[in-house]
Amino acid sequence: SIRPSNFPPGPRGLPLVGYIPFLSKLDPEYPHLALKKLSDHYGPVAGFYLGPSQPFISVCGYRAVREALYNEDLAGRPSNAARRERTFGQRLGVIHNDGPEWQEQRRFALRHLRDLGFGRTSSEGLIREEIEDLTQEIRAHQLAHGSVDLKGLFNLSLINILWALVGGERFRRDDTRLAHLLDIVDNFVRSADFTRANIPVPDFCLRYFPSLTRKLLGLRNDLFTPLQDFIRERIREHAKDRSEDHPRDFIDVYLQEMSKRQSTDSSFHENQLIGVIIDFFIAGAETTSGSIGFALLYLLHNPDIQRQIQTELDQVCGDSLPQLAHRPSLPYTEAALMEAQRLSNITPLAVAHKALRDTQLGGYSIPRGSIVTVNLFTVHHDDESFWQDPEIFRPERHLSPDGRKLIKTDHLLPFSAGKRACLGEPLARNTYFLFTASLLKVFEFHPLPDRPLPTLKPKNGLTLSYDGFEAMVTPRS
Ligand code: HEM
Repeated sequence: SIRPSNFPPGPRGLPLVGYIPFLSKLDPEYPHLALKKLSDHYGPVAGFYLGPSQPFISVCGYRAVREALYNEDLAGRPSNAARRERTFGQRLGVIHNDGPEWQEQRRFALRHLRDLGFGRTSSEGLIREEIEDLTQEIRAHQLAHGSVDLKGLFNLSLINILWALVGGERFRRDDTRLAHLLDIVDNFVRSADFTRANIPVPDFCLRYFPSLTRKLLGLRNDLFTPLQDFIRERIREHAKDRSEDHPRDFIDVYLQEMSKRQSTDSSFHENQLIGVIIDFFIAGAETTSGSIGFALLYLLHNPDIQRQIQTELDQVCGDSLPQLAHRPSLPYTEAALMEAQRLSNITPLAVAHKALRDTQLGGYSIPRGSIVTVNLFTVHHDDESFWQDPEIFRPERHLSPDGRKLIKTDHLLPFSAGKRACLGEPLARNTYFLFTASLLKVFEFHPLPDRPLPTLKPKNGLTLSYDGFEAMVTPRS
């Protein structure tokens, strides 16, 4: 490959198919650790070529990551045939889109989700109902089995919250339609992993060698269609019984916008809506439920910290369950939740960015079209300067010396930052707080006696997830 002058340092060109073995040689399991190793060798901004023409830039560490996130030239998203396959072969939705269409869809989604109570106290009731259901479920499990398997339990609640905002309907926990929806979203998310999702496969491969390409990319078309069909059916139902003056949910406001803009070049159409909703599910369910699961897992490993949170919750909330209004008075709980996010790194490489035009980063030239990964893990594990003993779970590091004030810092970026920052952050933060704090108020979580503690080692995928684990869950009086 011909490197342009001043291209970031890095290994020489890799054939497309050489990319996976190359990364696995650096770290057999985790792409974010492989790319960190690359940076340990070449510096915070490292670059290489995939095949003859695809530049790939790995960005590590607080300074370089921040510079990348606030450089608007790097706010694009790579697109490839594989990604588009999820949305009818077209580039649709929010996560993997860019340009004016992305801007329009992102803005619309942000504004209307906010109006629908997303991230506000008005969605608190909805979240609370899910928590009440979940605590009953946990009690029942504990009674029936003497322990609780904390896997998949939260996912169902999160899907239900997202669906209530999008489709206006809250399913009962035992509703088979909810189980079905959970199943297809789950399969969908698990069908991809970060390394393979970023192989820039040329379109002709998918056209001429469909089965080989799908196999290489781990693409499972059979997993996309049920989700698309489920959403399309609900949209058609909404279209039949919606009222122009009283939109009930996100689908209704979107349909309203579609009828307002009936020109052929409008970016608002049914397939686009399906793409946007698929994005909410992909981006919102496993990430939030994984955060709750990891927090409980870390507290299982750190019983003293669990107790200290419970003491604070008792003092501040008395007999009631934690509410959003309590948050400012619960610095220790908040700090512990932040610490769990710092250590668990659900999205260690965020979502891949793309250079929209030739630009500069860390003093190097980044060619237009480069795939750029921001390594959030290295921001959270920066052992030299900011976080000391980064592998230790210590909520106090997020607190003022007297323990009364939360220290907010942009060295903690679980939701990323800049133009591409997580669109669901307000909802995610509220849900993460309300679920975890409520569960800790109601229950004590203990490891199973005579068994090794469940592993903290994450499972690789599109996000890092926890392996299900069992705990003894006893009600607190
Ligand atoms: C604890 C839970 C969550 C975490 C840790 C998380 C984290 C992230 C991160 C790191 C990104 C990529 C930012 C970048 O590329 O620089 C992202 C993007 C996104 N997230 Fe979240 N997220 C969470 C929950 C949610 C929820 C509940 C939603 C609900 C709708 C959501 C919707 C999105 C969307 C649509 C994007 C793409 C934004 C864009 O490309 O413009 N996320 N999230």
